[in-house]
Amino acid sequence: MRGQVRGCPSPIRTVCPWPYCRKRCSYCNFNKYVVPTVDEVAVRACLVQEARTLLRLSQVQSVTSVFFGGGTPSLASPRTIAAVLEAVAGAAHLPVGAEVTLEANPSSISPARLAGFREAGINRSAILLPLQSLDDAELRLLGREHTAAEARGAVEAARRLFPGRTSIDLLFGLPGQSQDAWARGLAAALGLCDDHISLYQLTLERGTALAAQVWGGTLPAPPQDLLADMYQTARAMLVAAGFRHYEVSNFARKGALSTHNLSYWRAEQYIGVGPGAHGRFVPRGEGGCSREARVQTLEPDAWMREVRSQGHGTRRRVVLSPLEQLEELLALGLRTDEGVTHERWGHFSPQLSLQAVFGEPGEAQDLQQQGWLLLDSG
Ligand SMILES: C[S@@+](CC[C@H](N)C(=O)[O-])C[C@H]1O[C@@H](n2cnc3c(N)ncnc32)[C@H](O)[C@@H]1O
Ligand code: SF4
Repeated sequence: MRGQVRGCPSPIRTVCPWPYCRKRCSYCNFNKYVVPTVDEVAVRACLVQEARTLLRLSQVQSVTSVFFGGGTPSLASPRTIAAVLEAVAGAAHLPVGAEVTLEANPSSISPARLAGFREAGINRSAILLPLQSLDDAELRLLGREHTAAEARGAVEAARRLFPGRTSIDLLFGLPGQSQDAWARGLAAALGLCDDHISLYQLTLERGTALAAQVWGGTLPAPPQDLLADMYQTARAMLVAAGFRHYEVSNFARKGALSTHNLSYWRAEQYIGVGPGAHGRFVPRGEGGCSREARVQTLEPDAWMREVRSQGHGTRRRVVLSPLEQLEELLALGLRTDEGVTHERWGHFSPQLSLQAVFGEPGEAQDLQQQGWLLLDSG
């Protein structure tokens, strides 16, 4: 692939994981730690320091969204959330309308804590509630700490405080789950939800208790055809309820799309602050001129030592080649209903157009003839 490839211009997004959980869910292999106590003052100071350092390195003027993800950021105190937001707003412009999202586990939010998070700055934002299911037996299988009734209460409380800005996560394809049970669960969730739903097929992750049970034969593996039917059923039910299927796993109505997540799929720049966070940006503050993939140190204590000694805990940084950047742009953009626009492609590949790459005879044109790929003026 020839042609010069550039990183996207600013603004930038910020993602900030809180790596601690109270308990391990049986299906999850995220970077998370279950520890007796967390020195929150120390973690907070390091998050603030790293956010300042990385924003300085990126040299962007404006931050358009902030996402506090998991582990379980709703276990952090509102003070920590406020401190990170202040650090971001001190280092770059954080507009009043910026999307500021907190992923909140239903077992660690009371209406009072939710109000505290709103006070801290989550007020212009979204609350994301991983319910997974509204069935107590399914929640037990997943090792979730909360019951279905607690999940319902959490959504109702979040909707009162963040009307139109509350999203729920649902999981399908659980071992033993039937098509009927899934459709009933989804109908119940539709009666409860706000205007955004993320729908994830359960991935059996190596090293998790659930995967061991399925692979060991104690629990049934869901058949592929059933999984496909569940997805199609969900898509039909959500579209009938007025949702736009705007990304493979995401549905929104009344325009309540997650602009933060859209920025990943559009291959925009983002910095990752905190243990295990991922980022993609051009480190202009260090004289960089190419987009880099960066990953912060996974283990929280090691990460804190690095932040204290060098201002950030970046463990791995890789300059993305022009081809890698275009591959990411395509793989992510084709997850969305807007696809990859000519304009966006042009940011990364000013000399070689989409038409030049996909309009020629070959595999891509075969896919267009079979109806799998569409190349149009948009
Ligand atoms: C890591 S959780 C963070 C939120 C919070 N810790 C909680 O679980 O309530 C974020 C989302 O990742 C998804 N997730 C985690 N492990 C998954 C898996 N093995 N398969 C599919 N989705 C998964 C879940 O749907 C969850 O809603
Ligand atoms: S699903 Fe959420 S609460 Fe459960 S272990 Fe993973 S990050 Fe922690």
